[in-house]
Amino acid sequence: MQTTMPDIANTAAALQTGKLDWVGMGDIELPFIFESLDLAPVTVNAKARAFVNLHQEDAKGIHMSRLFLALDHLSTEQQVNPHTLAQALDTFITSHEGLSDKAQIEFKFELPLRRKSLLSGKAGWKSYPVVLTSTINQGVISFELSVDVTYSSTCPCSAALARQLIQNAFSEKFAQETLTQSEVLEWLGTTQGIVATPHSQRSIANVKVKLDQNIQEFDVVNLINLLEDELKTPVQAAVKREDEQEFARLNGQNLMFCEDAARKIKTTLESKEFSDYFLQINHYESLHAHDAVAIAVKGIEGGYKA
Ligand SMILES: Nc1nc2c(ncn2[C@@H]2O[C@H](COP(=O)(O)OP(=O)(O)OP(=O)(O)O)[C@@H](O)[C@H]2O)c(=O)[nH]1
Repeated sequence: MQTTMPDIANTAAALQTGKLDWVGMGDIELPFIFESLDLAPVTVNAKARAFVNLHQEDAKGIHMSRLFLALDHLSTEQQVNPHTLAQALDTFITSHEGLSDKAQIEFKFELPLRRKSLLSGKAGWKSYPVVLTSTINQGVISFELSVDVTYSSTCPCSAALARQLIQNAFSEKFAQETLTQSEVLEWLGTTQGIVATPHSQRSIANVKVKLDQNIQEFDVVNLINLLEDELKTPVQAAVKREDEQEFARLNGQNLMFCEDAARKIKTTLESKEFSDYFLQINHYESLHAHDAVAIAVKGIEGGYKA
């Protein structure tokens, strides 16, 4: 009876030789405890991708189980922060001595955050899609953080056209009359008075930033806050009528095309001195069946491409 098991990855000849940029696994189910500044450690259900390069041209393959078990250790024995991710990447490399000198771990998950209502003092949960990518390349670690922020955008063109209709309706109705303040006040409170409303749409800002390689902590909450504060109209969790009215006011005072949203966020990211960034604004139009999209990058050599 054979007692030793064949070990194809170590002993078989490659069908064809050649270097490969990334080899590994995708869609790994991986719950873990995530640590980030201003956030109590939180369990998230991530989907992970784990890779090493294969730079030894005639090796049959990498050792998938070693990557999988290093991630499992991160999930069950540790909390995820820059330090433990660096350890996991180091394990990827040391367990593939002679085969690989690059490794990458990508986590995709939803981060639940408590969000306050605009005026009523209530709060509720809101989930933010996050992608955290950690890479080691010949001993140098880099981190990249991507978040999606959902907000409402009201079309400035539509708002101007609606105002014109309101003015036209007003001049038709009261052509010859001298009006009292209370008559105008009452008329403004009717559907005939505000005869048109501008369209607005649910919109998503996807922002990706390169983090300093020496960071001690991730800071997802403050990145999200930065973007929401700039956009002014993030979608809300708990909403009472006073919150809804305030949301309507904020929408009316922050009319924006996708270009406006993109320029606001670009200016904010520039002010924070990220070494690189990518942003994509998607306005899921209610006027059209297609979307309005704007993209910008920092524009550094070798950096993100638009
Ligand atoms: N390299 C590689 N492995 C694969 C692939 N698909 C499935 N596997 C399996 O991944 C399993 C784990 O591989 P290894 O990490 O080499 O497992 P092992 O030999 O038990 O572990 P070590 O003793 O640490 O080398 C093997 O059973 C492979 O068959 C693939 O496309 N490439």
